[in-house]
Amino acid sequence: MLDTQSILNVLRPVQDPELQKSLVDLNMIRNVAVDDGNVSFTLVLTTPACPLREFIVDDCKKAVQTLPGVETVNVEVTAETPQQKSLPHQQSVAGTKNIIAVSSGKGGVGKSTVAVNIAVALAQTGAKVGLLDADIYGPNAPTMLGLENTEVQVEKNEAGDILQPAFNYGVKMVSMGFLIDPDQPVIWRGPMLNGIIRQFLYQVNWGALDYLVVDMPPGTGDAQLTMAQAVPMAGAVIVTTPQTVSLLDARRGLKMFEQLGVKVLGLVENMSYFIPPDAPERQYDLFGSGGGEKASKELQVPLLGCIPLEIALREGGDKGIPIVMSAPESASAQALTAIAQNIAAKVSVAALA
Ligand SMILES: Nc1ncnc2c1ncn2[C@@H]1O[C@H](COP(=O)(O)OP(=O)(O)OP(=O)(O)O)[C@@H](O)[C@H]1O
Repeated sequence: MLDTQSILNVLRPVQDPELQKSLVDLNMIRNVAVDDGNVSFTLVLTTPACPLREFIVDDCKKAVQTLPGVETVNVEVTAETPQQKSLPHQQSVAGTKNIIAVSSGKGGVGKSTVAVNIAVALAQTGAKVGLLDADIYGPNAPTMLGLENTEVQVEKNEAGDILQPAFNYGVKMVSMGFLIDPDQPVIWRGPMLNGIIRQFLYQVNWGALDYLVVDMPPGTGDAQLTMAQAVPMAGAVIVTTPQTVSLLDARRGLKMFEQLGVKVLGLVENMSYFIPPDAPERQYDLFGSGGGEKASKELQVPLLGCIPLEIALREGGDKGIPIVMSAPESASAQALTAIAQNIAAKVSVAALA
């Protein structure tokens, strides 16, 4: 007999491939309805950016279709991103479920480019996303997100001054660039960092966010310390390039996060190879190859993906249209989207562990 229970029974062995647990036991199958031979249910994923969405839907359909009498299977897919756990001394950001730090051992490796495109790629999946640009050395996220010269609005309420984030491409953003004088030397900006980071975490009207992506200053300094101590972090992503020096810096960054008790979600290798615009079928390993993969093995952290060096990626940044928006089919956009999905999947696994 075809009823809710028989559907749940046949779905019980189907597992979430990341969590390796039954979808039914994880309460990811809801609203099961049977109308003659027509079966429908809701699949509630742990992130709207689930990279295995199609695969899981397919597994569910196949399982249900083994039951006699089933004619159609209709799966509605939604997502509920789990909330990151926090330690007793930490103060979470109200409404924000997961904070992801994008970091690099040294400047100029493409950290901001990665942070901005990951934020937009996550928003494209329907996730609620914020971007906190904490880079005092080069606060260039506003330019990359098409929000240059934005003036942040300040509102007063009982908690004090509350900043309204800027908004573009589905991403809410605040930046050091909105508050600091770009002509002021970094040595004077540095001491303000701790205070501004706290303000950007707790005195911004972020609203409800699945992911708050933080573009960290490069290196291993006060910003990392402030973040790790103040808020629960879902994890850190370390951006590197294939050169040995950059990989050595990445190693230092990784050790620092580990010492601060922040999970390193993985490495991103940027500028992995060059794709000439006039011969896109070719690839040139300008900085050597396999460095990121080797480092990920040695350091025992996942390699989240490799992004090619592509002129369109830089142009997108300069024009304020991230490549995942302007040319989603390009090799770098595809790599960035896959990296965003990978990160989201790992964050959910960590939150539910
Ligand atoms: N894969 C890539 N292909 C082409 N250009 C890239 C790529 N990655 C980054 N760039 C360009 O390199 C420059 C530096 O990138 P970005 O500002 O993201 O680096 P960063 O590590 O954040 O630097 P900083 O530490 O100064 O903030 C930018 O002009 C960016 O557009």
